[in-house]
Amino acid sequence: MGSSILSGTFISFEGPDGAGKTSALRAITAQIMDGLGDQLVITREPGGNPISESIRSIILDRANTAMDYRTEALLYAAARRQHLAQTILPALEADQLVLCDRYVDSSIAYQGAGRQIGEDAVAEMNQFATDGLLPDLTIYFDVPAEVGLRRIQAHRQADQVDRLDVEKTAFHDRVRAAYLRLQAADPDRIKRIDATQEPAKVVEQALTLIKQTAPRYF
Ligand SMILES: Nc1ncnc2c1ncn2[C@@H]1O[C@H](COP(=O)(O)OP(=O)(O)OP(=O)(O)O)[C@@H](O)[C@H]1O
Ligand SMILES: Cc1cn([C@H]2C[C@H](O)[C@@H](COP(=O)(O)O)O2)c(=O)[nH]c1=O
Repeated sequence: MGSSILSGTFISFEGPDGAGKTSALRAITAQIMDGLGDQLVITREPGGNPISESIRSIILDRANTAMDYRTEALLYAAARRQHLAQTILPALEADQLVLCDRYVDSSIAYQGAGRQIGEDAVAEMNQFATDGLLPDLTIYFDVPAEVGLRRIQAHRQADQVDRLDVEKTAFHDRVRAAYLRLQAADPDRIKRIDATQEPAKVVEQALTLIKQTAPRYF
């Protein structure tokens, strides 16, 4: 990853659609932002900067039914590269705490397993995009696919449901199974939370993991 010193801490939030990552990230931000001030960087994938947000709009647009699965995987990786270069690396060099809604594990789970283009192939492509940079901690919000999808159907406006949300349950089952495999393969980095619990409990457990990984910010 070059010769720069990445003294900050990088934490990603992962899980199937509707697992509650974004809600938990919002609640955690509200609890810690006053104490951390500009040491805290909240960001998301795909997105986090204007170029990556433009790529996000293309990927998630429900009108793009013709998108090839490898094109989709390459676009996620391109958005990630730009996000890393423009947002994550500068923050880590500046000693900040980065909390990111999704990162490379999403591509392995969704494109590798969900789209069935191969978890190893997607991991390899992302090795190029990320130069091997992995989070210090990944919090995996685990819910059965049908629970997440039910939450989305219950709470989201029809125009907020994206191209991936509308995939069938079998797709989301493969995504969840891949996340569980990733967690089992790298339990030191990826910590699982039972995200079927009530929101306050999920938030408390996620915040505890963050404080254990990055105690110097608290
Ligand atoms: N622990 C929970 N129990 C019940 N409902 C929840 C819980 N956490 C979040 N929700 C609700 O589920 C819905 C999806 O939550 P959220 O948008 O945070 O999920 P997400 O993991 O970010 O999903 P996506 O990846 O699809 O954006 C929201 O309406 C939210 O209020
Ligand atoms: C980073 C990334 C994301 N996805 C999918 C997962 C979700 O369905 C959407 C992003 O929407 P969110 O509401 O912001 O979670 O994109 C993916 O398939 N591959 C990826 O690498």
